[in-house]
Amino acid sequence: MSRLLVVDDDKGIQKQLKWGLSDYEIVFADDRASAIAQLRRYEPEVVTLDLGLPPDPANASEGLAALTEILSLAPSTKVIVLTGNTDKEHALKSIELGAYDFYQKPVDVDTLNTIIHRAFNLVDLENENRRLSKVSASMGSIIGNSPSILAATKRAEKIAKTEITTLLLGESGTGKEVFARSIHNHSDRSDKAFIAINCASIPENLLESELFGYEKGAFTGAAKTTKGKIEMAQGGTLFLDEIGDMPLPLQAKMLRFLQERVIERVGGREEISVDIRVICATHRNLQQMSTEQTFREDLFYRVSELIINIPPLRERENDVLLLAKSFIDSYNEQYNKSIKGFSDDAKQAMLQHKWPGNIRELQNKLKSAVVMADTPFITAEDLGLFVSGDNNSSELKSLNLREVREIAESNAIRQAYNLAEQNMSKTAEMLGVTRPTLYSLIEKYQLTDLKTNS
Ligand SMILES: Nc1ncnc2c1ncn2[C@@H]1O[C@H](COP(=O)(O)OP(=O)(O)OP(=O)(O)O)[C@@H](O)[C@H]1O
Repeated sequence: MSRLLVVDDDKGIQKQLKWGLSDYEIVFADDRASAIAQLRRYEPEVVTLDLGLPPDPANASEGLAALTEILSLAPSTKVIVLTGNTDKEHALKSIELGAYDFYQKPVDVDTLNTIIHRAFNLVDLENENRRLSKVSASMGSIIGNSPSILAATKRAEKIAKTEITTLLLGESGTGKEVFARSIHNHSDRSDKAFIAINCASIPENLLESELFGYEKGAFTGAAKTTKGKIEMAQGGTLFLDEIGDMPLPLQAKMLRFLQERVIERVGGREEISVDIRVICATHRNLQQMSTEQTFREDLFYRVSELIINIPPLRERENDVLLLAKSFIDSYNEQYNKSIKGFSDDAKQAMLQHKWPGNIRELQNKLKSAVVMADTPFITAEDLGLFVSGDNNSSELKSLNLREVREIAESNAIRQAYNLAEQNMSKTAEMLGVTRPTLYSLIEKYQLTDLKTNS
């Protein structure tokens, strides 16, 4: 049974709620100290809190202090604040401090029950979200549940235990290195080194010695024999990021290493055998580059025994919200903040934005929003994003009213569905229709992907 904490010093109201809210297991507290004690003991998910608590029942100071304390101890608690019927100022202050909702006295049990019921629904939804974001952790740190990311993770999972040389294709910031690390962590080499090198970030004349190492005296400044990244990865995995940026002369040496699994340090004559798994990544079109002869065709076939396409963030549906939530948790810890989540307009803006910089862009926007935000909920403005009223204007080319209406309706359904985090009841509620109507609209507009998730 869901547990509700009622914080109110009025015994009459306590009694009224005890009888009126029989769907819940109710615990009571009369003041701030006992509220905190009950919170620690029973961990209720929802709390109703009268702002006028002793020793200062005529003012809201104790109630607001209790609210702050509850939320700092258990930030996901949904607190419904009860205020006097003229006390709008404190009601709004409570929301600013992170209360879930407010309710103005006198108490009408049915109305209050509806608010409490909604709060518990939200708790369920959040728990479900947390559960889902954990489910997808089959490849460890890869957060996401969208079909496109699941397809990529599934491929990664299948090849993790093999020695197949894998090519990860995806835009910058999509998580190619995260995938490479996950593959390594799920392989039989996981207790050995994972060495990453970005071929684009090292000057051309240094890349060879970085990769292959060098013998003492091989060139001016080579004071002692030094191992390269390939040797450092011995027994483990070498991740060659931005392989498309590798200079052509070095590609020949790379091919030999991949085919024969031997290397020679720069300035050395000794052949060194290496046992390494290789994972490569690029945002470039290697096939086209090999047609244009800027990338060796034989090397392309060698590195792409298996290709995994890492989808851009804009094609991962709701994953942007899951990722955002998980980054908020870590930035809260890192910057000692207690941001609780996002306003609806922030969620909508994140779902609409095209994220050209992918997850790295999301991280940057969230980091500055967490640092700068003064309220518990990050808004679209904090993120430097804005919500466009018509994000599908390109589709609205038709002047046929029926078509325009149909497009607008399907867009609204999809948007509500994403905002409601794929919960059908909440989607229907947002759209102001019943669940059966929602289902028939989904059928009518053939929004089949929504149905398969429900
Ligand atoms: N699915 C994911 N779940 C959690 N964090 C992720 C995920 N994908 C990427 N990240 C994070 O996003 C950031 C960018 O990821 P990463 O460096 O792997 O991208 P990349 O595609 O290799 O980028 P580039 O091509 O620019 O090197 C990293 O901080 C990474 O931890």
